[in-house]
Amino acid sequence: MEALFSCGLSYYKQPKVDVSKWQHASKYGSNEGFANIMWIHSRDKCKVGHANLSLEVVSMNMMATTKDIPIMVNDCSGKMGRAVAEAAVEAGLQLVPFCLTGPGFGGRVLNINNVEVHAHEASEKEEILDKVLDRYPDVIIADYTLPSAVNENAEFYSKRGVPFVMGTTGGDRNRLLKTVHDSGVYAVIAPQMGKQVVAFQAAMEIMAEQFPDAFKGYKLEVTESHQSSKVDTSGTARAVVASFNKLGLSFDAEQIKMVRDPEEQVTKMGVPEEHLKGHAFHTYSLSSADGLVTFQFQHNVCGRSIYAQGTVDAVLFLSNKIKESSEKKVYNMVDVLRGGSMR
Ligand SMILES: NC(=O)C1=CN([C@@H]2O[C@H](COP(=O)(O)OP(=O)(O)OC[C@H]3O[C@@H](n4cnc5c(N)ncnc54)[C@H](OP(=O)(O)O)[C@@H]3O)[C@@H](O)[C@H]2O)C=CC1
Ligand SMILES: O=C(O)C1=N[C@H](C(=O)O)C[C@H](O)C1
Repeated sequence: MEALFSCGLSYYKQPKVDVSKWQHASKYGSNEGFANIMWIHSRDKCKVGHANLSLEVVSMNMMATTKDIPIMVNDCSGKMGRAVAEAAVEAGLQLVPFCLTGPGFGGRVLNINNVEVHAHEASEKEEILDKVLDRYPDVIIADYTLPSAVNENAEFYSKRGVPFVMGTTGGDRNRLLKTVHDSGVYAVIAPQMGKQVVAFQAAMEIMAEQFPDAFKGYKLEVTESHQSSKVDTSGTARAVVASFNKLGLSFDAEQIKMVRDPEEQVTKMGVPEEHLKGHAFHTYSLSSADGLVTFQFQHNVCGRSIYAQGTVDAVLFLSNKIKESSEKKVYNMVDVLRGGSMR
């Protein structure tokens, strides 16, 4: 059995390393942050200079390098789509030079870190995906479109058997999950890709699971502020509210207060002016019935970098699950975080 190990030192620079027991040893210019990736027997030890490193198996299967993973980003002309496409190129993934875009905007060519991406309208989606699958059979799609497109897009990817990461929020989430489970396609679906916010979400889920009704009788107020172009209520806030419900708080997601007015965002929410076009400020305030005890949880994100990075992590995670032929096929970002896949 061969196993994949990562090692922070290059054996090429360490002539004392005994590689005689290694079945294969190869060096890649890796983009995963590993200095080297080497194939060795699982029982072996890596002796580097004066240090004896017992290496831990990180995967019993062949792990692809990032450049082997083609990613198609729909829609590269959207704010998140562009951020994800740029992060993917920076991480060394192979950006597919086609994307699906909204009505009226087909025919454009977008330059993403020197990759020319041709945008096509949904009416051409079948032919475009034929072309993509022909050239990039291992493609993984990242979807950042609009709540109105979520279900149709997921049904399309599922029908064509293409694995995908669904970062788009809104739409009919139950229908989305049913579509994916019924089709047997691999997918990561999450309204929130930012590692630290995902960790917060996981902490709330754990608290709710271990201490159900701990906040029974408390009052909850939820406020979320986003760029004025955001059409839906925050999917993250909705997910966190579900944990608060299990903690005993009676609160309907429709009660979430959406702030989309730039003036209010600057004066009341403290959003820096330079981030009015890209921010996500969430505040969850809890108070006891008599008002004597209060709690407040807050996560304020400026820009889109943490979501773009998290999406790349999700693509790498999904690629490994596919290579392992994992029985579980549908994941969320808490699974990705738990899997140790977030950089
Ligand atoms: N999971 C996460 O961590 C995050 C999720 N999001 C979510 O991502 C989504 C996109 O956000 P954002 O990038 O800011 O929005 P944008 O409006 O900037 O981008 C959406 C893009 O999708 C295009 N589009 C619309 N319909 C289709 C379709 N059927 N097929 C392909 N493309 C289509 C739009 O085109 P047109 O302009 O022509 O309509 C637009 O270019 C939202 O749901 C948001 O909540 C955002 C940040 C983080
Ligand atoms: O539209 C956004 O910008 C964001 N959408 C996600 C959500 O709806 O929760 C995640 C983050 O808030 C940014």
